[in-house]
Amino acid sequence: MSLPDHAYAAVSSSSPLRVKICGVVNLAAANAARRAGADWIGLNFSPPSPRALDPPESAAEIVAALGHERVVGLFVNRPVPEIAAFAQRVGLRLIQLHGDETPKEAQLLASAGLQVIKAFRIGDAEAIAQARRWLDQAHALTQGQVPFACLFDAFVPGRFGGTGATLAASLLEGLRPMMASSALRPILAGGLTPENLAERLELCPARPWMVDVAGGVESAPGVKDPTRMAAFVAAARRFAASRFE
Ligand SMILES: O=C(O)c1ccccc1NCC(=O)[C@H](O)[C@H](O)COP(=O)(O)O
Repeated sequence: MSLPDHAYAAVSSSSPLRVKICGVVNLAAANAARRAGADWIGLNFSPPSPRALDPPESAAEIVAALGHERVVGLFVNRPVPEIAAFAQRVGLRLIQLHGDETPKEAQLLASAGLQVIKAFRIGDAEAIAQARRWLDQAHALTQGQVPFACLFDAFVPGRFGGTGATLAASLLEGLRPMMASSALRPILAGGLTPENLAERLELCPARPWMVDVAGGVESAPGVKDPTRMAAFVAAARRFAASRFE
């Protein structure tokens, strides 16, 4: 089974390049990310990460302050009922699955009223083929409704994300059909910084719908730097203005 035709529509060149700042650890950092111009902020609920929200329930005040349309809750291999109940409790609507979750699990979360972003860690051509299969299955289960967006991150053995590693140019090329799909809402992640963003985007075979950063806008692991966040958003806006508008 292949992706539905509409999934391969060309990315519109008139919409802006959105920015997600991931791994914000408190309300002050969330507000700083918003002031810097981030479209989405990510809250990490994967405790081994230095970016995990502590306590997790503090998500409620961040969602209330920023609005559920701007806040993404990130989970790694948590049971569906746990994610759904937690999201309901703190008001989250956008969920990022950053582990080995199945299309069926994504479908169940969507049935619970959540918008699912699926992250794929891409280390080789087989990982690209697996991502395609995952998307085909999810689309077949949900008539193309799930996932809401998909995120392409680097693969580092033994780690799930926030690694600072970048995707090799050859792998970006292999992602071309998915990166060129507006319906998939492709998000580019992995080792992005204010300094390298334009260069990384130049290597992309098509413009992503959004760019995502965690470590590249920090002064230390888990500590977001307002100046670096603003510089990252400015770099994204500059690139979009010069290339796409
Ligand atoms: O950021 C983390 O520490 C993390 C830990 C476990 C799973 C996912 C994690 N982050 C997910 C993200 O969306 C990051 O923004 C993405 O991996 C890119 O991170 P970075 O290379 O540091 O920009």
